Amino acid sequence: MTHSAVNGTSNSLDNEFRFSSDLSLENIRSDQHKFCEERNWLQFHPPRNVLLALVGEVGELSELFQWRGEVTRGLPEFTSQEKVRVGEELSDVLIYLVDLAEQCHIDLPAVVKDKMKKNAVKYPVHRATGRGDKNDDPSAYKQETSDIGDMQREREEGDGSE
Ligand SMILES: Nc1ccn([C@H]2C[C@H](O)[C@@H](COP(=O)(O)OP(=O)(O)OP(=O)(O)O)O2)c(=O)n1
Repeated sequence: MTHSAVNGTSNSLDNEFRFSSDLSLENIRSDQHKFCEERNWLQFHPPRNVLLALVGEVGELSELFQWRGEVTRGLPEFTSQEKVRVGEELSDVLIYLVDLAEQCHIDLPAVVKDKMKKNAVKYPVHRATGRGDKNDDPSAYKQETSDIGDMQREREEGDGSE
């Protein structure tokens, strides 16, 4: 697909965007754990509290987008200050998400990898291309090995890694 069905922007432009750092989820987990430990705040971070904090930050992120109508990829409609706020709220969401995973003893990087493999099986390229609807057909899960192979091949062709 060369153009987004939603706002008409070119996907090839999206492909130029990269993160500048390879900060790992484990880095975030250990730094956040230390941040709480140093303040004797672990007592305030059982799973339910952290989940509510996460939802609160998702709300703060949503406030930045509300009543604007659809916005363009890269947020050219936002002022630089508003874009800084988006980055800060995204950070709060990620920090609390990682914290929640720790509080639940969920190995987040491992389950994310696994979930992305399942997504590729559920939405195989040959069936899902150009379709934005949810796949509620469980039989799609039965094609596991060939579709995971497809995804890995595509990734290797895309950036030469793995
Ligand atoms: N009990 C707390 C309080 C804060 N934080 C950390 C994680 C978040 O990244 C950030 C959240 O801080 P605030 O609650 O002050 O929220 P904001 O930074 O969004 O400020 P504001 O709500 O004023 O916009 O600080 C935390 O881990 N545990």
